[in-house]
Amino acid sequence: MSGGPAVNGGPTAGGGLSTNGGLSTNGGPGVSGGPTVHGDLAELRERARAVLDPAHYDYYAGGVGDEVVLGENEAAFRRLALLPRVLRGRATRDLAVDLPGGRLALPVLVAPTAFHRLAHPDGELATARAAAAAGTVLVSGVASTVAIAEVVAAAREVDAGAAVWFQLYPHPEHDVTACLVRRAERAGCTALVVTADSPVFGRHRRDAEHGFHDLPEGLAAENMRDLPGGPPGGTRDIAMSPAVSWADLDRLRALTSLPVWLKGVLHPRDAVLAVEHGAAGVVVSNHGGRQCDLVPAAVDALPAVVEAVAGRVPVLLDGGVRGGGDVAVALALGAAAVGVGRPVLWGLAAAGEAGVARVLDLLRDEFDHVLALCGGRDPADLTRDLVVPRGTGVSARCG
Ligand SMILES: Cc1cc2nc3c(=O)[nH]c(=O)nc-3n(C[C@H](O)[C@H](O)[C@H](O)COP(=O)(O)O)c2cc1C
Ligand SMILES: CCCCC(=O)C(=O)O
Repeated sequence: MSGGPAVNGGPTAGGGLSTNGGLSTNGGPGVSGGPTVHGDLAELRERARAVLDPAHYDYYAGGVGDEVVLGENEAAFRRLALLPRVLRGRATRDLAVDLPGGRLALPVLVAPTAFHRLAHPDGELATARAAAAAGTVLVSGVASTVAIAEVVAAAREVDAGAAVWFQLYPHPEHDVTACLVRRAERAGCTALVVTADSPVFGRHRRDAEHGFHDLPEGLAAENMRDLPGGPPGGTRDIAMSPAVSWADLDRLRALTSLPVWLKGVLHPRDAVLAVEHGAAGVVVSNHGGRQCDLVPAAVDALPAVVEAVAGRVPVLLDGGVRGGGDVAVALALGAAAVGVGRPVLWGLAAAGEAGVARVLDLLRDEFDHVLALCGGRDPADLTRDLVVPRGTGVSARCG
């Protein structure tokens, strides 16, 4: 299991005729060093499947229960269409978005996913470098196989201004949470992301079938090392607790001056509570279909949350984003930016840093293309009236 040979020489993204603007997108910096990787997201996924241990591939790919929500996250995007505006664009577009905790050169960030060294020996170091080179945020998980200080250092070697956020689950022992927060601050993280959708860990049939319950020898959740109550030099388990409450969010906020995002919000009332409890923003997410198999697709839950939040804080979305068109739809429905989880893991497994760079490059290029097709100059031009249910052609709010 390693990066393996460069991904095959399929057509480059976009391909085709040199029209004005051609394949270059917003004239932003090229993504990352290393070998050029070709292939689209589906090809990268197949490459990942070929190189990964099947148990690890299924850990990444799988979802909870019957995997209904896993499929729905992507299918829900296919049920939506864009109603473009014409004759109002401009030659080059500005894709950047400012968020509490950092500026994104494109409205796509890397969602927190666990255990990147299962995908590639460079693990989160490779992901951090590629995200920094693309000018976007890596949300680095507490369940990373590289300690957060090293992750941030890798990003900052590429771009001294790179923003890395730290995702955590509030630990039932408060001194453990406090220690994790201090580590993230000392590492130089610019925001925290509290995941709220995991009072218990989702039951994944694929993991049970493979008997995949532990990391292989030599890999560990490095942020969990040397914590209060743990063995010297050893790690503590990542605890998920059904007793976690809004008081834990308050306590965590009192520990830090960093912006704190709340991830895993689906109910509009919880989005309002998040604002009232001082969250800097909310992430509409069903954990990529990995927690509860009865919930709506993430993009279906987005509009009600956006409406409830009413512009008081930014709203992010993750789950099922597989192309620049999905990014555009989510933004038109009110997301400030989107997160991608599995596509980044496929890029990482396929070709390490260059593979992650390829994923982010594809998304940026496609998003820029769709934005141009919608007569957009920047993400703010993607408004709610541009999204219609597929098969109707008419938005309730059109006109
Ligand atoms: C293998 C894997 C591990 C994940 N680990 C975490 C995690 O540790 N913390 C977290 O908040 N979300 C985690 N997520 C959820 C992602 O942050 C994100 O919500 C989801 O992957 C988005 O869906 P997508 O994979 O369809 O893009 C994980 C997702 C996957 C696929
Ligand atoms: C114990 C690490 C949690 C990883 C996670 O959130 C997931 O696999 O979905």
